[in-house]
Amino acid sequence: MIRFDAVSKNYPNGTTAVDDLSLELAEGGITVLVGPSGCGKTTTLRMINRMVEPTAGTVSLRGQDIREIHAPELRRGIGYVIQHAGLFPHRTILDNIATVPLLLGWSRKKARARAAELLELVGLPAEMAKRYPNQLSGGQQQRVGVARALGADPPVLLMDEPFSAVDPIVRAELQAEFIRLQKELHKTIVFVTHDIDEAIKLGDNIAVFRTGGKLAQFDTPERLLADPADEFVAGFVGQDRGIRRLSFVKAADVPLRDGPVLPATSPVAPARAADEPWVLVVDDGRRPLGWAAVAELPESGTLADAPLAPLGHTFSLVGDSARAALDSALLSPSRLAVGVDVEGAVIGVADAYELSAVTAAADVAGAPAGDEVGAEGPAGGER
Ligand SMILES: Nc1ncnc2c1ncn2[C@@H]1O[C@H](COP(=O)(O)OP(=O)(O)OP(=O)(O)O)[C@@H](O)[C@H]1O
Repeated sequence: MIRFDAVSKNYPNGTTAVDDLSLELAEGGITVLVGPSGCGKTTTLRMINRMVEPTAGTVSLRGQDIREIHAPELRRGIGYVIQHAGLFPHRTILDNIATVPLLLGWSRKKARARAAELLELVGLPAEMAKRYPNQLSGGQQQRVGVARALGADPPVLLMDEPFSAVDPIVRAELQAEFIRLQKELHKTIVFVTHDIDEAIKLGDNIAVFRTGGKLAQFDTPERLLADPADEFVAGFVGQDRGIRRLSFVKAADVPLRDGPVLPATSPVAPARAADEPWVLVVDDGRRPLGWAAVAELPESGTLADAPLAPLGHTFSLVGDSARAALDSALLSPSRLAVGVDVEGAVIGVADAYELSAVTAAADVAGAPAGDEVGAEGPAGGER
């Protein structure tokens, strides 16, 4: 939908900000531009709304060369969000959000009604409408910035490091909110960040730039982690990409084995006979109660008499990722992850080594193992 064909931007001082970029950005998806400082991300973004004009090549929107579209008209269909929100300090929050609708000639009443709707959409309480920007926290201001960019319901949204100026906790909240919003709105979003974690969390596709304005790789997050194009990209995505890849594998694809799982009503003898250091004790509904260390089992009686070590946490076969499963294994006293169904009943167990087999399986298949899992759930938060 947005297309760059052999686009370059050279400045008169000799800087090449963007070098021969060809890229197609999917409609209705989030494309993240990521890379080190000065690699041309912002320049690329601004060439989409003609704040910067290319020196060579063509940028087109839905098949039309954007040079043929009058800049103000082009920008009406393109929301723009920047770091620090860039709100008007002397206008109320409601009037800030109503800015674009008013510019478009909407009546004040209609523009304000729309602004009130948007305030709610980005998760801010209605009473904030009358405040001024300096009476809001950085994270709240950033939400207002997003609401303002959505004012005229533009199909395209450009976002330049929108969450960089807030602390990590607020940032994670804004990211989760942004994923929720996009599920509702399906905008075509181009998002600039220098943070690869943010890129992997938010992007449907990621363009990694290297210094000199060159595109190093354009791929899905899964492919970027599984198969970085070169050493620069591998270094940029980080040493722990193997673990991060598990976020894209569904827990349902994890190979589990049955045992050692026994009900609390079981005598201790079968637990000893299992030839395992730990036995998972479950209730009548196969819900896990805790781990019994076989070396510490009583001489006789049932497993209900055995001291139990806490479970750590289980992972769900529905909705969790293999990364949640790995976490469950690493935090378990037995080093075994416990997979449960929607009722919380145990389906099976696996150790970290067995879990790692799922990425090997994905490599053999030559493709990622599925859609990103649990973007809003526990797995998504771990990336
Ligand atoms: N008006 C200008 N004149 C000369 N050089 C410029 C101009 N604007 C940007 N540049 C240079 O172009 C290169 C790319 O800049 P750009 O802002 O696109 O990088 P970026 O990847 O967004 O960086 P950052 O992450 O630091 O914001 C940089 O080397 C920058 O110094």
